[in-house]
Amino acid sequence: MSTQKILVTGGAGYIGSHVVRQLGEAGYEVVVYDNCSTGVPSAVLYGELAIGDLADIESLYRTFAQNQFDTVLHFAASTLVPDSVVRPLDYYTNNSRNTLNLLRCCQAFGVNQLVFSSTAAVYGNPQENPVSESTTPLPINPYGRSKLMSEWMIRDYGLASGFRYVILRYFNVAGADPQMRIGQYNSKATHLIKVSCEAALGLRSSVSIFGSDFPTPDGTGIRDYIHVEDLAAAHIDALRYLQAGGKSEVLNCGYGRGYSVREAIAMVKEVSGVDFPVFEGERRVGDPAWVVAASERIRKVLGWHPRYDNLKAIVETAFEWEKKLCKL
Ligand SMILES: NC(=O)c1ccc[n+]([C@@H]2O[C@H](COP(=O)([O-])OP(=O)(O)OC[C@H]3O[C@@H](n4cnc5c(N)ncnc54)[C@H](O)[C@@H]3O)[C@@H](O)[C@H]2O)c1
Ligand SMILES: O=c1ccn([C@@H]2O[C@H](COP(=O)(O)OP(=O)(O)O[C@H]3O[C@H](CO)[C@@H](O)[C@H](O)[C@H]3O)[C@@H](O)[C@H]2O)c(=O)[nH]1
Repeated sequence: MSTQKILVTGGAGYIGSHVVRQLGEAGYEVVVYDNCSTGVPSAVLYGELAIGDLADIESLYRTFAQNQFDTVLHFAASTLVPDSVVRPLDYYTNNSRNTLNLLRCCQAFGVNQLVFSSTAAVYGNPQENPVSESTTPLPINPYGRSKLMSEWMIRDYGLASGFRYVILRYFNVAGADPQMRIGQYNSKATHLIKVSCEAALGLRSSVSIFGSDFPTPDGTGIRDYIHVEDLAAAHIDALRYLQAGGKSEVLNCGYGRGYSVREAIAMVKEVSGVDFPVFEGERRVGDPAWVVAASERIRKVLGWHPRYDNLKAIVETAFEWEKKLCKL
């Protein structure tokens, strides 16, 4: 058990709320700072929820002043690739500028440890898959660039001070708490597994495949889908690593194997037993063809042991959660 106080920005959101739950179960004291733009208060199962915006620097300072944080876990962000293509300046503001606000507070209050939610989108269209952390990032959409800018700020601040960090580059996160207490609430989320589950439940009429002419075996995009529970566990591992004095790291969070859009849709059909209509459409602007994680480093550095490395298990919890949401 630990009594250290952890600040979780974006802890009312999909991934943050799973991490907050695991932090609470591990005995950490948690303060969530969230504007609830896409997150929901009821998803925060442990600790205190401070409703506030990272853009509101005075409110953020107050939260730091009222608490003595040991470490910050920074999830709050705008997260959708296609949306970032349409609203790039909003992404640079919320993801890059607001991360700077947070780093300023860390500096002002002497908080010297951070776990940051980065993304596979920093790699763009990697020349080689699985893609390793030593690959030079080359993002191809504003979302990926806004996150890479945050990574650079974090690294530069770390180099100039005693600040240590773990940057976690998540691949495609899906699934829900196996006990169905929390999951992805945001009905505007456009993630493939979520929209496919919605189609299986009749909440949408069909699913479009965004491009079937990619240079991949079946022509559709390939992603490394990771269960949100395993990703949440990686944060607890990263936190313990920093608290034990570990040096700054950048780590991929994926399983190291990819599934195509067609394979992911087929799994939702198998799990749900529903043969919903699927149409082949145009490529979506900003989408890379193939992104799969090299995952050796996180296993070695953090001792991370995933428990749900199985597309069926991911889809089963995602589908159960969507069913539950229909009844809420
Ligand atoms: N879902 C994925 O597949 C995925 C993959 C890679 C990286 N990520 C990253 O993981 C993090 C969490 O993503 P998620 O899928 O849980 O998204 P989410 O939208 O569910 O969570 C984001 C949370 O941040 C809050 N928030 C947003 N802007 C804020 C602001 N200015 N001030 C305070 N709170 C704010 C939202 O209300 C929400 O609760 C993000 O940083 C995202 O970029 C997600
Ligand atoms: O209705 C849909 C939705 C998606 N896709 C395809 O499915 C794949 C996955 O797309 P999606 O689930 O929207 O995720 P990504 O665009 O890959 O982005 C997610 O995964 C990134 C990491 O790889 C994160 O950084 C982002 O925050 C997160 O939204 C892509 O090939 C899409 O083109 C479709 O064909 N039809």
